[in-house]
Amino acid sequence: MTLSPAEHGYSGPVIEVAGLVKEFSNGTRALQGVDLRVQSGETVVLLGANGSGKSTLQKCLTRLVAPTSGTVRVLGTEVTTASKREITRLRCDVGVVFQKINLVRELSVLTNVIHGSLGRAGSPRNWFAMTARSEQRDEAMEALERVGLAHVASRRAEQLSGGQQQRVAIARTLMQRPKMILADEPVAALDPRAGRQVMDLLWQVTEEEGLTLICTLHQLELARIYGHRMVALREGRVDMDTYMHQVEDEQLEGLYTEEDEAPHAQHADQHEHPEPSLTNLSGAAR
Ligand SMILES: Nc1ncnc2c1ncn2[C@@H]1O[C@H](COP(=O)(O)OP(=O)(O)OP(=O)(O)O)[C@@H](O)[C@H]1O
Repeated sequence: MTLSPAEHGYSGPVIEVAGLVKEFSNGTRALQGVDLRVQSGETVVLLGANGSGKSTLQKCLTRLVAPTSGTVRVLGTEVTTASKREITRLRCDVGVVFQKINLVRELSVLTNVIHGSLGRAGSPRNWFAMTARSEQRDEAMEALERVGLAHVASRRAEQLSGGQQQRVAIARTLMQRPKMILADEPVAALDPRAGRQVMDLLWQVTEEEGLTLICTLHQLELARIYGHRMVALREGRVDMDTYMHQVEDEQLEGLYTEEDEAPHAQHADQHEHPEPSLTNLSGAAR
């Protein structure tokens, strides 16, 4: 099932970033004028060398990092000017999956997954009332079934492998009932097989739920398989923004070379990609 932007409760692109600059207090300009528009249901892989600004860009989308200038609009919320309450609401709609898997190690897998509903409860008091209800547990078990881990629901999180823990983190994100998922190097700490399993799962749940996925990856072979569109950053600027199947291997590898050594880059403002739509998502990975 794929929800249209209108069904999500907003219209237009799910992400609209214009002229985004982030300068940290130590003077580092991590983002130097980023423009980005993402349509509902797109799978965008963010690429670029270490320090090119990928994490900072993702964090600006929910104001975990406050932009210095420019505008950021996500799921209909003007992130740069939103109140704290609006930001809290936005963060409930945006699931995040990080390289560092922050499960509560001593708690059961099931309890960790139930924690995913904390944001939508509105307050800890409501949440405790919700968790007492059996529907909450049933929903968490369903989420665990979707990630293939219902059989370890009662185990402590610390007893699982890294790949299994990342799948539990995805189940926890599903409990949030997100409209979008931001994944920052979700498989960086996993072996190739576990990494593929986690990426398969992320791809599958975003496809089934009609979610938008923005995923940072360093593994180019995975980017090729799972990315429908790629956005590459270089020194805080968008260096390429194109459909993955239109990118040559040489161009991908060039993202990790010095600027003057790189093959001709496709700049977002020179590149005309067709307005992404759900019908043209089927050609590439999804
Ligand atoms: N809190 C901070 N304070 C100062 N500088 C920062 C901060 N966070 C990031 N930076 C700097 O901003 C630049 C972009 O960092 P960012 O983490 O966004 O890059 P990245 O592309 O995600 O890198 P990586 O692939 O290594 O994760 C880097 O020069 C980094 O050192």
